[in-house]
Amino acid sequence: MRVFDVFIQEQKVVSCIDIFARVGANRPLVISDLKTFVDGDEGLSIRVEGVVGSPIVCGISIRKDSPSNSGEVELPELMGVPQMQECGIKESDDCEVARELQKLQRDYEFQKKELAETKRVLEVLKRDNQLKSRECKEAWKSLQDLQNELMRKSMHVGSLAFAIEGQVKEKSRWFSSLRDLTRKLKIMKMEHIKLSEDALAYKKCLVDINEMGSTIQSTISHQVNLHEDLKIKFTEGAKERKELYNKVLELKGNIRVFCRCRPLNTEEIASGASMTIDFESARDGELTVKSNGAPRKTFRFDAVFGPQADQVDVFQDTAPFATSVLDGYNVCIFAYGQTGTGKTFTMEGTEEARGVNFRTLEELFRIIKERQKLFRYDISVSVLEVYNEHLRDLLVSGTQPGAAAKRLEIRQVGEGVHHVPGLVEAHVNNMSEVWEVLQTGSNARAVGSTNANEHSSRSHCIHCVMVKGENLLNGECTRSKLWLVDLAGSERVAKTEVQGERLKETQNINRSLSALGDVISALATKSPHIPFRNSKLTHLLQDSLGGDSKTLMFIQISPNESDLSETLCSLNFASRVRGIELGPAKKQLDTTELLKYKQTVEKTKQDIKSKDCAN
Ligand SMILES: Nc1ncnc2c1ncn2[C@@H]1O[C@H](COP(=O)(O)OP(=O)(O)OP(=O)(O)O)[C@@H](O)[C@H]1O
Repeated sequence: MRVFDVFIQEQKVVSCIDIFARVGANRPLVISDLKTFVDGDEGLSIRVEGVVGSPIVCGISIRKDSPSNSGEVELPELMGVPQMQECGIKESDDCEVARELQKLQRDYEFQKKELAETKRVLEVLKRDNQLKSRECKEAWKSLQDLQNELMRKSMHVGSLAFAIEGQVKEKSRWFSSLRDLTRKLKIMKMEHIKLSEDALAYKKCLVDINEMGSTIQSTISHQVNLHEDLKIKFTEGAKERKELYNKVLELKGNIRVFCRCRPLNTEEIASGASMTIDFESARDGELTVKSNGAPRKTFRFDAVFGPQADQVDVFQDTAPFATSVLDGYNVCIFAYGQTGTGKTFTMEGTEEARGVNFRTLEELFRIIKERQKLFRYDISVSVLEVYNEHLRDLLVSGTQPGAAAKRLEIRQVGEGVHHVPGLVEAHVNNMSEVWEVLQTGSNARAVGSTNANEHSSRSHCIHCVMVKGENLLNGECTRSKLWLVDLAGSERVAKTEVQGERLKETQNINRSLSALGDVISALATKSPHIPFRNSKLTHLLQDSLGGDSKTLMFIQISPNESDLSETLCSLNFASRVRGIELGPAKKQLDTTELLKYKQTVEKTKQDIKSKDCAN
């Protein structure tokens, strides 16, 4: 774009000149002193080749080539005319020659004069020439000045042209943006019209929406009132259900006694042991003990579970107590019986056949999940044992059974409120956390003793589940406790014939079991005095025994005839515990009352369900 050739008279006089390299941007380049020959009226042609775009030729100055000399002509020096003698001409010859010579002399004189004249003219001309030369030089100088001026002007014109060109471009850009803007304005105007139409439509819509809003508002307030009504009705219904459910349990008995008889074990079968229990008659809760094949005594229970009954069967009758705990009632579940009759099997069970402890907690969490929209529950668990009338916290690691452990005391902190300061209460949210706590307790019990089985038979193992409930509808709060107690073995002193430390242990066990029997019996007979303070165990459970509280006792027995006296002891204990509450006279009343309440409960359940749906 910036490199080009110049041709004059079709002859390249400038080759590949780089204008930018020479003068830079926007500045004119002067190419001078190019020579050519113009013949006659042939004309002068100047051509630039290789340019791109529209460069400007600011001007062309043409001048005639000046001659190298000033025009003075050098003439040869004139020589003098030769004499006749010198020419070898003889006198004799020649007046002719003399005349010729004279003529030549005259010519010579004449030419000499002419020459002098010419010289003079030449001198004049020379002076004229010098004058003209000077004038010419001055003219040349002013011409050069003019040329420079012209060049400057041209440059100025060039830069002006360049600026104008820029302005023209700018202007065309402006025009095109103006065109764009006009087009956009047109579109915007159209959009504005459309938006105005839309706005109008929306305005109309808004009126409709406002109307709809007020309708919805009134519907909502109506629904809220309805909801509030339903909430009240639901709360009342739930309360009614709770009361009815409790009534049903009360009618069944706040103190209930189940009997569970373990199967004969392999050694007993191998030794051909005979059975002392007649399970045929046990179906209605009556249990007949035979001796040497003949019926000896009959006992009555709320339920009897024979050797065939599995953990699921047993738990079916225990599950309602879980509901009671979440309804805010205290519940105590005990397993009583001599060593090896299955107390731990009933309460703890095995990994394949979980016992009451695990299943009750599982049921608690199931109901909590079921009720989660209406109630919030907070569950914590403590595990402790009573050994030789001392309390030991099994969730505190490193404690030894008995005296070596940190002494725990039972303190009364309010009317009918007892508390064990310092007892660990592990907060649990689900079954896996519960299981971890139960395992920790079991391990601590095993680790703390020299002979785990011996020790576990001689201490009461207690799990306490503390439940804090909050009704999300009316903010009502409940606090209740579920005690799960695997009692120490109920061997008689006479049978074991023990002495020393073991005798003390046995006496302590018997004293506390007897105190428990006394308390439950006093509660069952509604005695004015309940001897809670006679043992650590009853003192500890004081708040959860009697009143609205529910008590369930599993009497564990062995079917082996050789254990007959121990079995009878346990069954007598059961009779004492059952008291008169579920005597034969009451049973008649129970059936009709129960039926009536069962119907009411069913109806209430359906009411609650339909209210739930409505909500
Ligand atoms: N209903 C049952 N079905 C099957 N096995 C049982 C049953 N009850 C007890 N057993 C078995 O009998 C044995 C003794 O049971 P368990 O240890 O529960 O008795 P215990 O009364 O707790 O004894 P201890 O007082 O020594 O703790 C265990 O091996 C247990 O698995």
